[in-house]
Amino acid sequence: MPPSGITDAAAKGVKLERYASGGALLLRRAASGKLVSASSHLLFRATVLATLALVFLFTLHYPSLLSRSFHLSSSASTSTSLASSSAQHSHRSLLMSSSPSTSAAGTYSGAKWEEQIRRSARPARDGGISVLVTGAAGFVGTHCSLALKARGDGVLGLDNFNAYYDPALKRARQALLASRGVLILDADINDALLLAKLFDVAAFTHVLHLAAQAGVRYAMEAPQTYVASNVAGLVSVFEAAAKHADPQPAIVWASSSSVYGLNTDAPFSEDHRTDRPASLYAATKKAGEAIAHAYNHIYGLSLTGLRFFTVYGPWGRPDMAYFSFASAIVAGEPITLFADARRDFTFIDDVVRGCLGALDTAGRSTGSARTGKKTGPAPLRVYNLGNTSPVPVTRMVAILEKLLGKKANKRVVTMPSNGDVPFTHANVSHAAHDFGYRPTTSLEAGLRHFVDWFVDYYKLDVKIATANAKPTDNKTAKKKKKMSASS
Ligand SMILES: O=C(O)[C@H]1O[C@H](OP(=O)(O)OP(=O)(O)OC[C@H]2O[C@@H](n3ccc(=O)[nH]c3=O)[C@H](O)[C@@H]2O)[C@H](O)[C@@H](O)[C@H]1O
Repeated sequence: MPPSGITDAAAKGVKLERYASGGALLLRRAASGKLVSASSHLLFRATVLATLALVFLFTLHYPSLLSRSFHLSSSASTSTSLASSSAQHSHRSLLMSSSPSTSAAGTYSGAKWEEQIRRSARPARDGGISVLVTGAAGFVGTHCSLALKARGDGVLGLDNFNAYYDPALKRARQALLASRGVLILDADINDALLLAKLFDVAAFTHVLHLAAQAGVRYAMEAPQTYVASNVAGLVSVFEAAAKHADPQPAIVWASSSSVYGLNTDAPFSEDHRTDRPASLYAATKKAGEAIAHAYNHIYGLSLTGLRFFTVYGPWGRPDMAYFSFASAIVAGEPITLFADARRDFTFIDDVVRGCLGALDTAGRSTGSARTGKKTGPAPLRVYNLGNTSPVPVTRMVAILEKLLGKKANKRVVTMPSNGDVPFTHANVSHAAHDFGYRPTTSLEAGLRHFVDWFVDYYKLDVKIATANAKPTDNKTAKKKKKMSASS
């Protein structure tokens, strides 16, 4: 029996002959009155030729797509899975958090680049961990990266530097981290090709996954970005860790206090209901917790979700109320307060201690990227990281007024139906028990640290008040300089 290739070639030859003689054949058929049948054959052949021409043109115009899949599938250890990643690329690109049209894997390559990655990720102490921090140029990501590096752990950062809030602030955080030896790559968590490559280059023991679309109310304006970052992006990170890292890292990731939604039992405990989200943001974080369950169950990933409670502090997020209110007070602009809102404001240093405690106690993943199987159950955990003492938002504003020495121009309105919840209040007994989490910073002390940084960073002409000083009124305040960004 001839090899199937020969049979195929013979069949193709016959077909080609038929195509070549097709024109003459059709003419004869037309002459014999079979016009309808001949037309349909002609149409079919024209379609085949047009398709071939289109494929040819596409190949000429998009050689990068072909070369990328060739380049990646030539990588010995990850060839099969990366080839399938490549096939899925066009689907993913629709959901990219910052809509990059190509993978950064092409930009980031070469022996020098790999050495930079390994240097940043390498622990400087015996027993140190190696952590891939996503969202490393974000607020919590920056602080955690600094703390990990300071105690001798290896850190490699990833951030897409999107414009949800001032990217210059993110670049300033990146520069700060660079000065401490932490490299942050400009890349998106939905870039599966790059994630796979990173797990190939460096042996991360842990992932601290903090990249996300934050902000409760903004979800009404840009719903798809929440799905892209908090759902698709989370899956992208879990996929890469499950299928491209050997051994698999343990993952600690940012969930949110907002998952408690319309829960009225207080303080919020991890045992309470979380099936009534009040915002799409909360729903995507809740979805993340369900997704974590599936990846833990199937792939044996060690997964810890941390429910952060309104984290604030130096190098914070300008979109959050304490930050935007401080800016508005300095600028003499009005602020809108939602009546009766209370938050369990949690200072960044306390949250960082919680994140490091969660990393240190994460336990191992039990799956294997090589076999695709797990050897046993892996840890699946979720913790509240709050301050345990809710404070009215009006009180937060009063503290800012005092520190900045200036009265706010307040407008109090009924809380709009925008996904907000009236109050949050954390019970942190699980985190206290499992890794000694004990928040110690009062809102007064924490906001003072924030205002110190805020005034210094933006080079404001503001004399920070001592504890007993009284704020000035708006008329005096208008004489003060407006805020100006330093970067
Ligand atoms: O714990 C979380 O999981 C979330 O915390 C944070 O959400 P929130 O607690 O809503 O913080 P933030 O916007 O600072 O509003 C604070 C307070 O000011 C009130 N608020 C807000 C705006 C305004 O104009 N007026 C007002 O009164 C408002 O009603 C609220 O009571 C993160 O942004 C979010 O990404 C997520 O991490």
